[in-house]
Amino acid sequence: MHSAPEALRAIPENRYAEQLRRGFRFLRFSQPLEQEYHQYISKVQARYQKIAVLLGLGIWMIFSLVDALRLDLWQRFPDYPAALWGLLLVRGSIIFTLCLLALLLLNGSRKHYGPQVVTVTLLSLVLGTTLTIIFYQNLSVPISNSVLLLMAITLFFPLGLSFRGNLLLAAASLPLVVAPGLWLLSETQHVDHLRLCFIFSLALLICAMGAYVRDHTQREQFLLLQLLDWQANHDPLTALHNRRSFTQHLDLVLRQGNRESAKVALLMLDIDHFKRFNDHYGHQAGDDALRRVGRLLQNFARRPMDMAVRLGGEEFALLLYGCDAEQLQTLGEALRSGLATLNIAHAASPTADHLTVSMGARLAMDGESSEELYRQVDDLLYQAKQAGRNHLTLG
Ligand SMILES: Nc1nc2c(ncn2[C@@H]2O[C@H](COP(=O)(O)OP(=O)(O)OP(=O)(O)O)[C@@H](O)[C@H]2O)c(=O)[nH]1
Repeated sequence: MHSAPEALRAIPENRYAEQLRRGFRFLRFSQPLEQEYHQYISKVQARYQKIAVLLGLGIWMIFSLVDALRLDLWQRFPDYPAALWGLLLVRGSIIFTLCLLALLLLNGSRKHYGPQVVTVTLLSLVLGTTLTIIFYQNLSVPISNSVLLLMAITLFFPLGLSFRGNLLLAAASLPLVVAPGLWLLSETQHVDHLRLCFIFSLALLICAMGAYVRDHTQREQFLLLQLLDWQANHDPLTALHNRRSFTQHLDLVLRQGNRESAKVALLMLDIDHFKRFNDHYGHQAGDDALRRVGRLLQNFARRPMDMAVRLGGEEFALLLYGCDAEQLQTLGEALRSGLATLNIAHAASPTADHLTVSMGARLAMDGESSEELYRQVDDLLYQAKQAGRNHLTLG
């Protein structure tokens, strides 16, 4: 059984494998992989954002109700001390803010404000929780400070922010905890408050370490998933798409071509006398030749809907979108001369002194099925072989 690095070495030029090999201890991939990861992770985590904001609102409302019962609000109305008015103002403003944020998030038709809403929600909750603790202390009603530690954990929840975003959020939350206490509490209470701030900072540090490990694991999982997907759809020797990927793509391209009245061309090619090449130069040289032919083919599949494929063995295909008959013929010739330029010696070939290919190619008819097109082009390829090899037969 292979070790992980050994298994990675066996995978050809691939940005996911490359990133896994290089590592990412600063939690950053090279571009455009970093952007791809952000799209993936925000899609995964976006669904939790609405739940999180609604949950925050719900919990805050429950605590507000507990206040009303604990502090006997109905009986004492309206003779409230200043600290109680302050507490009510905080409870009310946070409920109002969270309702606005929830509406912004639930209104899915506009721009996606998820990360911004999560940031403002969490900062409001940190400030609200700190002020609540302070007002309770000024009212001389006991309250557990540990709710602030719960906030430290919540700041690092996976809610669509990057690890750096979480760190910035934690840094921004610190002054929101320290400043109100120094401003609103008496000097005798400052020491206790600073002790609470210190424990809050430690909790943030521990949570940040946990979040780093989580983000690292999540990134690794992303790379492995993409790698798995890549391997399921590509040929490991040439890094071209494989037959499975081709079959799916051919159907899609034909449907798209019909819808947009665009021509679709399929070209299939088979290396001539490849068995003799292997027998003469060895299997390793055969593999190298297949790779070089693969790279050449890939150069001809430039547009997003085009595809270069290794169908299996020494058989390849090119699928081209928006390509007319004249372009197809030019492309076949360009492929043949490209191969001649590569000049891969084939001393055992009765056809030429270098490696050559036989090709069959044709444009898809309107409404033609992928199976029919494939069968027709395969026949053309057979005809090219019969015509003496190193030949292009157009249908
Ligand atoms: N090196 C190498 N050889 C391969 C690979 N896959 C298939 N082959 C070889 O490709 C050769 C194909 O042989 P044939 O199907 O007889 O075709 P051919 O010798 O090219 O003859 P024509 O197509 O009729 O010109 C076989 O010898 C296979 O072993 C591969 O991944 N690497």
